Amino acid sequence: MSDLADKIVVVIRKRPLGKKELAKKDEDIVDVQSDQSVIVKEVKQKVDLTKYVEEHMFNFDLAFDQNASNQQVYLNAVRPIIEAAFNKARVTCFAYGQTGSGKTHTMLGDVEKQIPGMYILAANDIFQLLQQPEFQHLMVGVSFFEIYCGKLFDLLNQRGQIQIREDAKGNVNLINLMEKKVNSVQSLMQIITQGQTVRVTAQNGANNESSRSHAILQINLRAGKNVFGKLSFIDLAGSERGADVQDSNKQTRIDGAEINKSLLALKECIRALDLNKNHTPFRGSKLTLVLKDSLTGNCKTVMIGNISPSSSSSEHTLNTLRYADRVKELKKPQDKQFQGDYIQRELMLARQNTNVVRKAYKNPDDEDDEDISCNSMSNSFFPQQQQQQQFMFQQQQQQQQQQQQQQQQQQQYMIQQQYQQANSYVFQQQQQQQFIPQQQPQLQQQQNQPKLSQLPKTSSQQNQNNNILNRFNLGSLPTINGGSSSNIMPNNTKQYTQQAFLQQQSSCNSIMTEIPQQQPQLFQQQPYQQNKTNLFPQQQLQFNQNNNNLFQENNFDQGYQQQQSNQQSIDIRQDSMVEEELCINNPNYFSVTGRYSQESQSSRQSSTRPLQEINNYEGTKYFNNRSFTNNDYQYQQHILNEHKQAIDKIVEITKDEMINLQQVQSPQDMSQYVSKVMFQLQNKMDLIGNLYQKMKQYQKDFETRGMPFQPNSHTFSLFQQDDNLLNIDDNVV
Ligand SMILES: Nc1ncnc2c1ncn2[C@@H]1O[C@H](COP(=O)(O)OP(=O)(O)OP(=O)(O)O)[C@@H](O)[C@H]1O
Repeated sequence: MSDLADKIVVVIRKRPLGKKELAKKDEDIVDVQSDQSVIVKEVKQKVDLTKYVEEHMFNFDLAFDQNASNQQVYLNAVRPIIEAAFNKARVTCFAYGQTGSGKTHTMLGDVEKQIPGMYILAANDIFQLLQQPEFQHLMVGVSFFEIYCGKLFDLLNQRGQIQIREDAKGNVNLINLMEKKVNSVQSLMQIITQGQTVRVTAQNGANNESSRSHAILQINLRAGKNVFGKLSFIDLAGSERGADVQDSNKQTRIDGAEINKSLLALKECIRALDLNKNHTPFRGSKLTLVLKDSLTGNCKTVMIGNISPSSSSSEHTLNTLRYADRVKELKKPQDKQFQGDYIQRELMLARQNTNVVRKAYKNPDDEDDEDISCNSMSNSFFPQQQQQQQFMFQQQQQQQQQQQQQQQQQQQYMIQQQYQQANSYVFQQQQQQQFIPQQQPQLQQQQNQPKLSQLPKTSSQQNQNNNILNRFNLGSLPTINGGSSSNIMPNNTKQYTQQAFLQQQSSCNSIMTEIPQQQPQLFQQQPYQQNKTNLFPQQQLQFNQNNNNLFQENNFDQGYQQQQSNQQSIDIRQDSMVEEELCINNPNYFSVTGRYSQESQSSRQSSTRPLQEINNYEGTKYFNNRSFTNNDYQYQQHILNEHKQAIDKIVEITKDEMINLQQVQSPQDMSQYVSKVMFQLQNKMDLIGNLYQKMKQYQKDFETRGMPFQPNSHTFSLFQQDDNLLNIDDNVV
């Protein structure tokens, strides 16, 4: 189990049973056993109607039970990342879970009940830290927006639409996003209230629900125009909304697919971050693209998985726990055996059920709680499936034993090796120590950064901050300097809310300076634009012309036009257009040859490689009719990328199919199973049909132009080296 110093921290929070659930006599089926482990007792039924319980066990970095307060969650899980933001990190905290599981309660708190959430608790710490001499030059800029149906809406600017653009340097710019300057916790809370109001009003108008959009609050610590540190708080859409893909309403289906896509993409990006992978699939969704800078480099992420304890939510609770588990599962030792093959491991996981123990159902009136083995399941509706499960279970146990033995042997071997090498290392370490003085200033600088616990207590600004905090019951929350804020009085929160609503127009406008975010972005873009035009003007022109010609000549848009009814495909097209632009404008684009990247400006002006050069490569027999142009290269990259994206999607659908298959426990499940599978198969057929058409077109284009349709080994090596530019998930390659 990894510790809290990791880049990714996964936390689970169970909420108490609600009034309605208690009235329905729902059972509490979630047991937070320790501060790291959670057990879900899922009640199931056999064909003979006898009940049994499946106990699912999960381990996380932290687990909070129903009695944990927001302050406890904040202090243990979130406060460390606030400190990191003041060390120039980009930090993210997001709440994941089904609708009603407590995401908003965690992030925003409960104004009625005077319970502060992560936003206000973090704001309190931020403004205390800003009083430190080292940070007094920093200012705070806040933006608040939501992603709904793959579109971004600014909650601080009348829900105006925000455009998302990625430039050739890979920077993601949010055009038209409003960033407001704040100088106290109070003004920050006013902004959040304003944003929440806009969100709620818009939802009523469009008849939506909060659970269908992701709300993103970003707090930028700015040193002038530069971002010093950045904090993102995300109240994600209800995770169960991804299952709306079967809904009869088309719009609901599209929303569901979009939510599904973004949550899967988020998981993949975090997994890539956790493993320090070179490539992260940000373009999988708007959500991950927006978070690109917060999920790369010096960054930290806390995921709070919110779960309901109710027996009626068991399926969603298990899905949340599985999602949270998957976010970090690659680092867990038991998965090592599958690491060699991504697809195999992904597919296997859907069939694995290692953490499940079956027990007899204990009726509240009964006293016995007897364990039942898999054998006692032989009367089940699917005896064959049970046998398979039993067989798998035995195999898994054997594998685990073997692994343990191997690990023991490895440990013994390592100890021996270390012992033998100890003497030779002494010399190396002495040498290394000579380099340490150079690193010391940096280390010392880091050490000099004030820790939260070293901060002074109050000041005039602190008092100002407390005005708003007075409205919340901060209880025994220690202040940032390790003291206690128990003196803070609870006040009439409704009064505050009304006040905030009334003040929101006047005070926000007067107190805060509005900084449209595109200004700094424009500032950043200008030098790049200059580079773009100054460095290779002629080449750029010729390249664009070539592209246009080739696209017209080969009617490459034909394949795209077929997809125009499909929103997802349009997104893919937009992404590939960004990629194309990226490739064209990137001076390193040709570096794969090891030649162009070093070349002078003049030699770049031709976009066509000399035939002689091409002939030197393996597979020259294919290039007899004409030279291999950069447009050919781009077209081939595009086709390969399309294929890889299709494989990704097919794998995801196949995983869902396998999960569905496993969920069939009784004849009653069959109709739902069949409708889900038919939908999934239809999607797969669409994907395959679409891909087949594109491949056919590609084959035709290159045959008529006298070019090979099978890439040769040289072309392959180009593709492989250019994966980063292409945004191809290298897991799948
Ligand atoms: N830890 C908790 N302690 C007490 N009550 C809680 C807790 N978590 C959630 N609740 C209550 O449960 C209800 C649902 O919570 P909340 O609105 O935060 O869910 P949600 O996941 O944000 O839902 P949605 O996706 O619809 O926004 C609220 O009434 C909230 O006050």
